[in-house]
Amino acid sequence: MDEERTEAWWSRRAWALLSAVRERAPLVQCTTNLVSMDIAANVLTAAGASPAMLHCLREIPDFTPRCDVVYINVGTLSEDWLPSMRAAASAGRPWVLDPVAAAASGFRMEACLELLALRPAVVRGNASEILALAASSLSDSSSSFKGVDSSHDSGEALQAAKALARSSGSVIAVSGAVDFITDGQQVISASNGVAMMQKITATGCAVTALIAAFVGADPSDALAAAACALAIFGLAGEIGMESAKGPASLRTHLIDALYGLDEQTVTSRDTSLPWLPVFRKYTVWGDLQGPGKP
Ligand SMILES: Nc1ncnc2c1ncn2[C@@H]1O[C@H](COP(=O)(O)OP(=O)(O)OP(=O)(O)O)[C@@H](O)[C@H]1O
Ligand SMILES: Cc1ncsc1CCO
Ligand SMILES: [Mg+2]
Repeated sequence: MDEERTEAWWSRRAWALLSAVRERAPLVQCTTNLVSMDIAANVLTAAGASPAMLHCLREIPDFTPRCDVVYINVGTLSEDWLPSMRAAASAGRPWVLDPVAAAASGFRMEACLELLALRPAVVRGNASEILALAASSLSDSSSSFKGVDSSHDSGEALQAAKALARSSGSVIAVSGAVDFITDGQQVISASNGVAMMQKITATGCAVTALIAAFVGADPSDALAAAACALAIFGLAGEIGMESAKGPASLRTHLIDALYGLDEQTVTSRDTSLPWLPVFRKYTVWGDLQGPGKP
């Protein structure tokens, strides 16, 4: 690594990537679930990206090659949509996968594994989703399932995430109270956000859309794009929570906070909260002995 990646480096990188999204307004094709379409489109627009929700197979050959990045989310998978997802993931654009409730059914898990083989730049899921995907992908049958919400802490999925990153070649991001992002070697953690974000449906889907926008603005470093998008989204949640009364108003205030983020807030909020840095970085060489919980 050419330069030491301190917390301050990561904060500046997050600001640079958010600024790049605002300047370049990447066109993000979203083939996402019916629940998340509205929040994902609003989060993308507030961040400065240009979302387009699309799932008709006949439109993919014309539209997808013109996009900067593709976002695929299997939350309301259907037999009709899977061919569109396959085609969009194979269109030669960088793309990002959200494996919502991967273990819901054999059909959904098979679809996730098939999509994973098409090399997404980033896969973002909650701990239960990443554990299930890693277990199926690496032929380990020890998975449990409880719907779209996680029944595990993100730290429990860290080793699975690293193994999955290594076997798939994708960056794997596990969201939760602490978000972990890994390429199988390095592990970045971001500890932003508030617990109330789990009480708004599809915040996970929305942050995966934001990861796609960051990848679209700068496809050269998917690890940084994923880590910075998660940190920025969490920061918007923290600021939004200062004026929210519950999940419904947090949804509104988070989107407002994302829209209004400035350089000072992104680059120095961590120094005003030294016990809760925006980023913590671990570098793991060679083996799968990762850090414990931070
Ligand atoms: N306990 C928590 N404290 C702080 N932030 C959290 C917490 N839990 C989740 N988050 C944040 O909320 C966002 C959504 O993550 P989560 O893990 O809830 O996704 P998800 O389960 O896939 O959500 P969904 O399926 O509803 O879209 C992420 O930005 C994550 O960092
Ligand atoms: C509730 C729900 N069901 C399918 S997708 C989704 C949104 C959260 O993942
Ligand atoms: Mg989810």
